[in-house]
Amino acid sequence: MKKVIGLTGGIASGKSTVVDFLISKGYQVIDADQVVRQLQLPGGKLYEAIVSHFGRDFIDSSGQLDRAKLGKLVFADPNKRQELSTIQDDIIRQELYAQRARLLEKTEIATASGDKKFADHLLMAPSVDEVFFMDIPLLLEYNYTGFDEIWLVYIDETTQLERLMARNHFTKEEAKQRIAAQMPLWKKREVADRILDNSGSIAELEKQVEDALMQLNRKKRGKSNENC
Ligand SMILES: CC(C)(COP(=O)(O)OP(=O)(O)OC[C@H]1O[C@@H](n2cnc3c(N)ncnc32)[C@H](O)[C@@H]1O)[C@@H](O)C(=O)NCCC(=O)NCCS
Ligand SMILES: Nc1ncnc2c1ncn2[C@@H]1O[C@H](COP(=O)(O)OP(=O)(O)OP(=O)(O)O)[C@@H](O)[C@H]1O
Repeated sequence: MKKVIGLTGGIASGKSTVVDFLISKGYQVIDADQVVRQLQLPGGKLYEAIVSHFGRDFIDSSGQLDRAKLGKLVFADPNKRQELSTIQDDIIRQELYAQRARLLEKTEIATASGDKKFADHLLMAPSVDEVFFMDIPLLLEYNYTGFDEIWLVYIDETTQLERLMARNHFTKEEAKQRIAAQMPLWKKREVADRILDNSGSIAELEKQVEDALMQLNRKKRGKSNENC
């Protein structure tokens, strides 16, 4: 039975950086942010629901959902954020679990080029058909279940603020609003099975991912919850 690892963290803590590394090694990753973006495209399940609730002001001149405008609205107002959540959450959850079920069913041996090379390099790392990852930023806030392990990409608050402001060109105020919309990382630490500390360099982060993969292969399948 394949293992499913839930990967989470805080905004700009480095989840995508970990995902890029895993993908470069041939591992499969379900990316919740990408799933949301897909469903928010014109014709997507979330698009119509959002436009009918929030209005056509949130469609840009090319007919796409104006995500930046919607983001500004919901991160400045917890009530609006709750409304968006009510509209979107079930649809997102269903799609993530459907994708998870498809990957669990897939039995063929993966042939990704990274597989053999990585397995040779790290003798104990699981092969790419033994494990896959689900990158879900709000995994703990929204009580997602069904993981053998939860890995947390952790970062200290000061570095998180700096990286978020630099990446998104946010003011300090905007960045703080987005961080405050999530469960604090110190709290997430208490429930995660493994902490990947990204306060240092990307090379240091990648080394921790390699170690986590090796540890994973040493463990027997544990507490996967099949009820999701
Ligand atoms: C509000 C939206 C339109 C803003 O889009 P924008 O392009 O500015 O941000 P993006 O989608 O790239 O998200 C960046 C990060 O913000 C954080 N984030 C997104 N939504 C939320 C939220 N409702 N509460 C707290 N943090 C959030 C996550 O860490 C995410 O990785 C969009 O984030 C959205 O629809 N969010 C709600 C859907 C959701 O729950 N996404 C997370 C998947 S579990
Ligand atoms: N160790 C590091 N050193 C310096 N910059 C980093 C490091 N890790 C990530 N970054 C940068 O920090 C920013 C946030 O990283 P990343 O996009 O991986 O975070 P994320 O958790 O996926 O964010 P989000 O929740 O918004 O999707 C990016 O600009 C990335 O290039």
